Amino acid sequence: YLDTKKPPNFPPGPAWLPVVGSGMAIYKIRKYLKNKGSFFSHATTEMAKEYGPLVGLRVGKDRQVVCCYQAVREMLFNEDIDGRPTGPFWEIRTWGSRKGLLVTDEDFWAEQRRFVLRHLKEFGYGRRTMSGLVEEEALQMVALFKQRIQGEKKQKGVVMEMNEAFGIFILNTLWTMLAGIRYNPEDKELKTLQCLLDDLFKSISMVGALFSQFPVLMTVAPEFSGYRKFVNIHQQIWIFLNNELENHKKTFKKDSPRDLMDVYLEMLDSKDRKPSFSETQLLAICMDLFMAGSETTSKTLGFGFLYMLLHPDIQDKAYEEIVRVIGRDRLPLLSDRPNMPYVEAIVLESLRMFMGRAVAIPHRALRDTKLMGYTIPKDTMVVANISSLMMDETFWEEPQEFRPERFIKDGRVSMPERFIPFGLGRRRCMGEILNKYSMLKHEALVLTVSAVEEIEKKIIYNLNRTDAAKKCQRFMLNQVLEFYALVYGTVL
Ligand code: HEM
Repeated sequence: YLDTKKPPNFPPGPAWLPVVGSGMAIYKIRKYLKNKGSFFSHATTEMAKEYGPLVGLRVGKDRQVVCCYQAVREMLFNEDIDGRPTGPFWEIRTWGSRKGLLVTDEDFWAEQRRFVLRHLKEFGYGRRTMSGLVEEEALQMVALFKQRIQGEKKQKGVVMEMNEAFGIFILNTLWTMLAGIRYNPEDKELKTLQCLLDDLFKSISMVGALFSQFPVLMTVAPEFSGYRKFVNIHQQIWIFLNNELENHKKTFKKDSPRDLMDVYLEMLDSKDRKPSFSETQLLAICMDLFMAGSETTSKTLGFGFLYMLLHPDIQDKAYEEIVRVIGRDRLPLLSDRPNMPYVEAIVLESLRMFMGRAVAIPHRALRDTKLMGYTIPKDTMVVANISSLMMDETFWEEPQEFRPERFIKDGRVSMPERFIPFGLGRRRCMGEILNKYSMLKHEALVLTVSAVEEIEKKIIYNLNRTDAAKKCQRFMLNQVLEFYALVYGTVL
């Protein structure tokens, strides 16, 4: 009975039933939206049409407020809502206490985030030197592509899975600064780890998992609720990262840090060491950057290539711009960026498509606060539905269509204020700068491969475009579906 009572002046939303809360209402909307895309973000955007930009929900033990449209900005700038949720889902990953950057909050998080960003910059993050790192990785990627193309030349064509083509190279850019490590794209251990991560994202969602909303399932149904898998995968990632840390400790020299891991180890050794610093926290930082950095960027690029496959005219325009600005004799440089608005617009449109299917990492109200006149009690989970902004029909013309031109005004790139794929405010994405550098570069480079090689004008050399496009579309949509696992569907 108490579970069905809404707090006073709580944002409107469907009724809260005993045990399942609003789960049934969400399930019904998702079923109704099935053909239009039934992600959690779509279902709550649909609810916002009925209840207004703030939708109040309960799922299992979680009291949630989903912010849509104009409420997203207000929420992200409200520092009272800068916390991260508490509970098993956010703690099991670091064996019982909240650690890392993604899921910590208040002074602990502020101190750690400041330290990581400051020292990553020392090793090139966000600086000119990072362009060199990205360039190096992109070249390695092109070399691998060429090798595959040449290996298959005798056959009719090459089919490449674009969404997994970038993972290791993107990770390497970050990992060079973090731990001075570059992985070989054929590295078996890393490949296994990426498969595990993929598997993990299939079974959880950013807003939780079955076992976190109904904690009793951890004991009575650990397999069914996904709890066992969650623990196992985190354990394996932890062991992998711990091995890297042990290697580092063996070669670490005080006063001559090679990367962020060394600087952190130096801090652990220092007499000024603050209580928030620990070896577990260092491993948790690595895990967060590893997770946050791998899936997001690869999937965004995957979307870009999927849509270019479906729209050869967009490929043609990109190709024309690349040949005009870069030519056929060299590879792109970051300094080419201002002269390549169309390729940049493709990246932005890919980001819009990706975040148009996603919810961001949930926040938590650190204290009782107000949002758009409603009361948000302390400890409520508050979710920014960025998708509602990315797919807003009242703002974007035909938002479901892939149209890079929407980001170009008078021949220049123009980003509307509501385009916030990396969030806003104090908790905005830490990878934003890296993403902007590497996605543009990787996209331009992949597009340039065809120019340099003069093999074929199109990026994807498939002879049967329609079949490949359909296969690719199905594959990508499945990936995203799985990535943001249908928790509410699973609940019921
Ligand atoms: C296409 C690529 C990416 C997108 C669209 C993206 C988007 C986001 C969003 C929406 C948030 C949540 C903001 C909030 O809670 O209000 C976030 C947080 C975060 N992102 Fe990214 N991200 C991307 C790639 C990356 C990469 C490559 C890194 C690695 C450096 C990264 C590191 C992080 C971290 C550490 C946070 C947590 C920040 C905090 O809680 O203080 N992200 N990202």
